[in-house]
Amino acid sequence: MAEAMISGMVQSNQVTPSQIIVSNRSNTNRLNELKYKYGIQAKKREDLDFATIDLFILAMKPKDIDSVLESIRPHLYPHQTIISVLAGITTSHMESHLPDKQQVIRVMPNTSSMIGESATAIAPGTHAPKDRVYLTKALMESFGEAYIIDEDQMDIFTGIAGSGPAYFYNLMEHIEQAGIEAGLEGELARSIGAQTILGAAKMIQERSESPTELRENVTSPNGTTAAGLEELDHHGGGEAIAAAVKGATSRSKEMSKQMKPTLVATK
Ligand SMILES: NC(=O)C1=CN([C@@H]2O[C@H](COP(=O)(O)OP(=O)(O)OC[C@H]3O[C@@H](n4cnc5c(N)ncnc54)[C@H](O)[C@@H]3O)[C@@H](O)[C@H]2O)C=CC1
Ligand SMILES: O=C(O)[C@@H]1CCC=N1
Repeated sequence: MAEAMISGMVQSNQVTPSQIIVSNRSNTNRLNELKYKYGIQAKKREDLDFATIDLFILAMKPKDIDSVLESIRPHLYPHQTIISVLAGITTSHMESHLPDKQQVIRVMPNTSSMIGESATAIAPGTHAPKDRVYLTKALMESFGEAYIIDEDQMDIFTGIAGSGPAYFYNLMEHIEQAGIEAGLEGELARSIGAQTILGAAKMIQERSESPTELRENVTSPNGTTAAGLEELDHHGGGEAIAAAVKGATSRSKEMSKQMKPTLVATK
C-alpha cells in the first residue's frame, strides 16, 4: 500500500519525490528498490532525522501498530502529524499510545492509488487541526478522490473502497475465465472485461442517471441482458457483493475491538 501511494504521489507531480522519505523495519533491498524506482529518499529506521519530518504515514500491518507507536513516541514533536492507513486501528487507539495532544489522522486509501485512482477516506483524530486535515486531503487527492468522513463510517468505507478493488478483480477473474471457456484468447477476454467495467464506472461518474436507470437502459425486454441478469440473480450475484461489503466491514469493526487502548503517562 505504501508503494501504491508513493507511485500516485510522484506521478501527480504535486509532490516532489525528494520530499518523500521511505523507511521500513530492516529490508534495505526494498528501500533501495523504491528509492531508484521513484527518485525518493530511503532511510533505515535508525537514520531517520525526526526533526525534519512533518507528516508520518504509517503503512505497516495493524498488528505492528503498538510497537511502532511506542518506538516513535519519544522522538515526536508536537507539530508533527501521524497519518495511519491501517485497517481497523482507531484514532483513539493511536492517541492513547502517543504524547498528549499529538495530531493523528486516519485514512483509508486503496491500491488504485498506484495510478491516481484511489477512493480515500480521511477521519481526523481529536487533536488534528483543520489545516493539517486539509493538507492531508490535498495529499490524498494527489492519488485519487478523497472524502472527509466521520470515523464511525470508516469500517463501511473500508468494506466498500479499501477492500473493494479485490471484489472487482475477482469479478474480472470470472469474466476472463468465462471468455476463455467460450474460445476467446485470455488477453482479449481480459481487455474486453476491463473496458466494460471502466465504461460502466465512468457512466456512473459522468452521467446523471442512477445505476438502476443505467442498468434498465441496457436491458431490452426478453434480450441478452435480461437473460444474463436472471442468471446473476438466480446465483445470488447482488447478494454476494453486498455480503462481501458486509463481511469486510464487520472484520474492520472486529479488528478495532481487538485493539485495546492503553493508558500511558503524558508529557
Ligand atoms: N493492501 C491494501 O489494499 C490496503 C492496505 N491497507 C493497510 O495498509 C497496511 C499495509 O498493508 P500492505 O501494504 O498490504 O502490507 P505489506 O506487508 O505489503 O507492507 C507492510 C510494510 O510495513 C513494513 N513494516 C513492518 N513493520 C514495520 C516497522 N516497525 N517500521 C517500519 N515499517 C514496518 C514492512 O517492511 C512492509 O514493507 C495494513 O495496515 C493495511 O490494513 C489500507 C488500505 C488498503
Ligand atoms: O485486507 C486488508 O485488511 C487491507 C485493508 C483494506 C484493504 N486491504
